[in-house]
Amino acid sequence: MEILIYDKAMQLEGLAVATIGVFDGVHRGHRFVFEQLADKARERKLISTVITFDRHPLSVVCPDKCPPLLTTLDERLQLLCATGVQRCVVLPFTEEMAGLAACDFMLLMRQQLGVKLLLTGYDNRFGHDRSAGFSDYVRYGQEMDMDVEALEPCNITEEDCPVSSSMVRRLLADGALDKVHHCLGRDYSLEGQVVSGEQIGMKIGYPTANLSPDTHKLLPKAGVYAVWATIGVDGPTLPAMMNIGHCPTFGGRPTTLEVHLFDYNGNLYGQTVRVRFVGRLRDEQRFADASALKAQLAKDQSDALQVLRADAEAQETVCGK
Ligand SMILES: Cc1cc2nc3c(=O)[nH]c(=O)nc-3n(C[C@H](O)[C@H](O)[C@H](O)COP(=O)(O)O)c2cc1C
Ligand SMILES: Nc1ncnc2c1ncn2[C@@H]1O[C@H](COP(=O)(O)OP(=O)(O)O)[C@@H](O)[C@H]1O
Repeated sequence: MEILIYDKAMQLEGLAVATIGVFDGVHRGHRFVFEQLADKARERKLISTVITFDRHPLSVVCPDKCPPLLTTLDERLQLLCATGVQRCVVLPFTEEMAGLAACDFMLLMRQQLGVKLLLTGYDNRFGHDRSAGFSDYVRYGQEMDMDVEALEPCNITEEDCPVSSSMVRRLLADGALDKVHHCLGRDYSLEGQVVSGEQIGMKIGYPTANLSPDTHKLLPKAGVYAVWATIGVDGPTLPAMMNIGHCPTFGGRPTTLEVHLFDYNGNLYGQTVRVRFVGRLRDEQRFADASALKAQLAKDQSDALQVLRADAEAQETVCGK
């Protein structure tokens, strides 16, 4: 996939079929859209193009209402790459961009990005003038030689509702990992730099890498999780358990993300670790003392291993098909 960062002088070659959105999470509903994009691209011999923003528009337009995000820009681009989309244009979402009316925005797409066909949902709205809707876009399109067609509604549902980024955010806040997996078509994951903590973990026999993820990234519900942990960009992936919480046993702290990797004994400070959330084991608890916590951690380890073994077996079954 060709990734292009928009600038005012941009003049792309070739004619495109495009769709526009944040696509936070690149969930199954989004991928259904990209399939339609690919079909149209083949049918009309156009370049399949996703137009997205470098940040969530709400972070500029109304920061108080901007939700924590399922994916960073890097994660979104990587996931988009895997969909087979040919081109992705990333628009820096500035105040100026936010001020563009839908018609001006369409003109930009037509003149600079070569968009000949725009695919949009009936209820999708873009541009400063939120009053404009699908029939207006069709009319504007006619004036600038751009076809505008409606996307088929999302056919992937969870509890009879179409999958959406906000639904996945709610499910993560509830710790409902199975449903999250269903909506995303994969496990939720996050990456963080390993920073130093209070040096208690090593003393109780469970060293934990304290992760510092992107500040916009959504954290799943507080509690203890079975995770796969990958060290660095292409380091090993190891079974692990993770706590998201406040460590009430040791007096409480601001939210920390701590991961203990099984069968590992090395220095992770300064490295990045990516965790893939496979199962939620329990809520965080306050224990009477460190040895009571330690006993629980031993049980967590065996519970986590059971969940991760089942996950590995399920993967093998899928891959072996
Ligand atoms: C899998 C796991 C589960 C944990 N569960 C709890 C818990 O229920 N209650 C709690 O107070 N701390 C819990 N902790 C956090 C430990 O208190 C924490 O790892 C310890 O304080 C070490 O902190 P440090 O890395 O800053 O030294 C858990 C840690 C892990 C890795
Ligand atoms: N199995 C392991 N899982 C996680 N971290 C480990 C492991 N073995 C060694 N480490 C190292 O130990 C550090 C954590 O030790 P800990 O005493 O919990 O200190 P801190 O409070 O700074 O996190 C990690 O950042 C990592 O560098």
